[in-house]
Amino acid sequence: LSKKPQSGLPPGPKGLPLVGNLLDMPPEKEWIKFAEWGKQYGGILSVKILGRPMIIVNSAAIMEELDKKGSIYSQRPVLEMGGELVGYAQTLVLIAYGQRFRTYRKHFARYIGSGKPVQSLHPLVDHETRRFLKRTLGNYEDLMSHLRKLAGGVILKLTYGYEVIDGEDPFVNLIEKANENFNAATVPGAFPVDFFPIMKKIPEWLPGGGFLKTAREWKKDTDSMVEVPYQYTKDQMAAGCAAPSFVSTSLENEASMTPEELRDLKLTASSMYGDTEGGADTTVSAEYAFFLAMVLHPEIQKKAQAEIDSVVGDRRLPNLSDQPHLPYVNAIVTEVLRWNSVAPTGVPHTAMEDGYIGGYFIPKNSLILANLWHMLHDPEVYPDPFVFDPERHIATEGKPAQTDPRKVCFGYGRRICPGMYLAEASLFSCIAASLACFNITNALDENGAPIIPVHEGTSGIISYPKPFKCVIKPRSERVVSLINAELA
Ligand code: HEM
Repeated sequence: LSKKPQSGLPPGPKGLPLVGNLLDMPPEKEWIKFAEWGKQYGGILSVKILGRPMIIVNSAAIMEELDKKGSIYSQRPVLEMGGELVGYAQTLVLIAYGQRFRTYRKHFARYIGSGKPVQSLHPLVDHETRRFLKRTLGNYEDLMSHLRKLAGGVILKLTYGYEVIDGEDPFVNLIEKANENFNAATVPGAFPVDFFPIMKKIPEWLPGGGFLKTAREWKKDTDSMVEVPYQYTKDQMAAGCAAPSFVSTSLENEASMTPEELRDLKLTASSMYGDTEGGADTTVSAEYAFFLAMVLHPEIQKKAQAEIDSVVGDRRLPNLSDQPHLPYVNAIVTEVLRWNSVAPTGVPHTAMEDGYIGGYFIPKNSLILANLWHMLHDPEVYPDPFVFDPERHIATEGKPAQTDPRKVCFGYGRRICPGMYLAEASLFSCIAASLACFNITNALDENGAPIIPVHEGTSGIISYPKPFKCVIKPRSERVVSLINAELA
């Protein structure tokens, strides 16, 4: 880092004329290839894709430097398909750095930021967790859909005052459809229009123009995701029965708001609930990974249950006010954030002007990708990085805790995840209450032998543990009555 500025780009694999390193880019799980390149070229390296430099950062120290120079490195790339055509350029995750970006971020900070805002949401989060416990008691085999409903339930309640229903929920389905489109629309290289924006102008019926029809259909889903829940809150307000929420409280002074302010409010709300990087998918991935870790490590599960039993007792379930008193459960939360990379390469940033990082020249408009997956699995920082071990986050005599993964897993600079405090609260609430109520064990195969799941992430901007089977049973009759009593 102390290197004298050099005139050249960071080192990297040599590419071909014109296409550059396009053919070197792996079709999936690019973070593994990026880490391999890192071994060869160092913590910051560069490739070129069709003439545009792409800077790959494998080192947490370099990411810190980007963080400090946040005013230069907080722009997002223009994504023609996912951003402009499908409409995500209007939501926070892809909106251009500038005044509207700042407005959205202020709304997030005011409603779900650190300290008082997020604390005031703790009862709501704990309540939704209890609804999750009850659904899981009824049918643990649908764990993934219960987790989706939990995350969606928290976000919809706090953003729009909407209470998810049992069974198919129309609003949760809306987010899922829109997020599916976003994921498909942003697969690197999937849509040539991202490299050749001029293609936007070709007629839809010409060969090669089919993507425009797809974009038009997906845009309808984005619009529904933005409009339908917002209209729901407005209707509730008109009928005088709106539950307090981000939208309803913000609209209290609707009469004095400009059309632009109203538009930005609506789009901020949809960013809380619908951004792929937002509340729904990310939290689900982390919570699903927690259940996987518990199947793999019964000893960790028992230790955490013993802590909860001794601190909380058996007259109530743990809630967010217990968080300061449950250090081992907190260490599990921290280890989940490290072990399971929710966003392995974060979300790309771009350089707004020429500059120097790590001593190398970074030209304006370079794409910057931070390999968060590698930083969270760097054996120099986390010995035996693929082992799930909460103890690494607990300092003991003569052995400090290992680096807090929160410094990495939420990204960096002015784009750092604005939902991190809510994510943390949701994770703790779900993990502590699930440990208090359930024994999470292996499923058995047809011969009665335990199935040992493996932890492997899916590809994509958001990575999930691949589906696995497990058995989730209540620890006692008492917890069943506690769940029912606390929901009554
Ligand atoms: C375990 C849970 C979560 C993880 C690991 C996570 C991680 C991330 C990461 C890595 C980024 C990219 C930051 C960057 O560009 O450098 C991000 C952005 C974002 N996150 Fe999260 N996130 C989580 C939960 C949430 C929640 C609960 C919300 C909302 C309620 C949320 C809303 C957002 C939004 C809107 C952005 C885009 C911010 C911007 O572009 O300015 N996230 N998140």
